[in-house]
Amino acid sequence: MAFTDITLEQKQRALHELRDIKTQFADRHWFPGTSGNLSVRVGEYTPEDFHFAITASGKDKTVNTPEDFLFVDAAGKPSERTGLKPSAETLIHCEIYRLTGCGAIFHVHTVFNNIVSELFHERGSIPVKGVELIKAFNIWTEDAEIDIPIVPNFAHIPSIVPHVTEKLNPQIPGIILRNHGIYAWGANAFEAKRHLEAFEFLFEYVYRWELLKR
Ligand SMILES: CSC[C@@H](O)[C@@H](O)C(=O)COP(=O)(O)O
Ligand SMILES: [Zn+2]
Repeated sequence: MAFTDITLEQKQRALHELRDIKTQFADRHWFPGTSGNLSVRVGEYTPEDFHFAITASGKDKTVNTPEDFLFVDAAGKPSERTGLKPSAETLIHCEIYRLTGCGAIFHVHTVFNNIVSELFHERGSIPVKGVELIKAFNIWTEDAEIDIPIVPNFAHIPSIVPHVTEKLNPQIPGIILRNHGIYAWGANAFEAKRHLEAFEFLFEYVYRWELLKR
């Protein structure tokens, strides 16, 4: 679909949601050292053709400015003329939208998500069993056990993308880059936030449990 077919109201709603989430996550110190990126999809979707608003690269995400976001297409290219550079990790967002058709994707670096990814990278996933917050992923099985996929981290972002393609599990709305951070997504910003908060709770739980066992 052409970017011009998306209404101004839809675009403004996406930008408003992103600003709101960015402010809330900044209050939690979830953007240390300019890390992290956020996106919200707008308009109609097919796996090959969609647009989303994403944070501009390298900004201090703890402050709000008129130059925090831009719109890009399914190839990660700006949807309209702009001097802003999309997040360096835009291609990972593109791939998650292509694979899942979700409506929002949030990426943060935390000490807990980094440490647990390092602890379990040889296994290729982080196992979590029987914790109530697994229900935040809409998994209601008694004593559910989930595996949160871990993919390798490379400085060259396009090299990460095939690993996301291979490891993404549609039942689990998140994937961790080893010693880098989590990508969590959902049908909309509300759901993606719920998922991200649940993942971070589980990572802290796993971290503390591993410590207690040793
Ligand atoms: C400055 S450390 C973090 C970056 O390398 C990257 O991983 C990140 O999350 C933010 O990159 P950005 O290009 O601002 O979206
Ligand atoms: Zn990152």
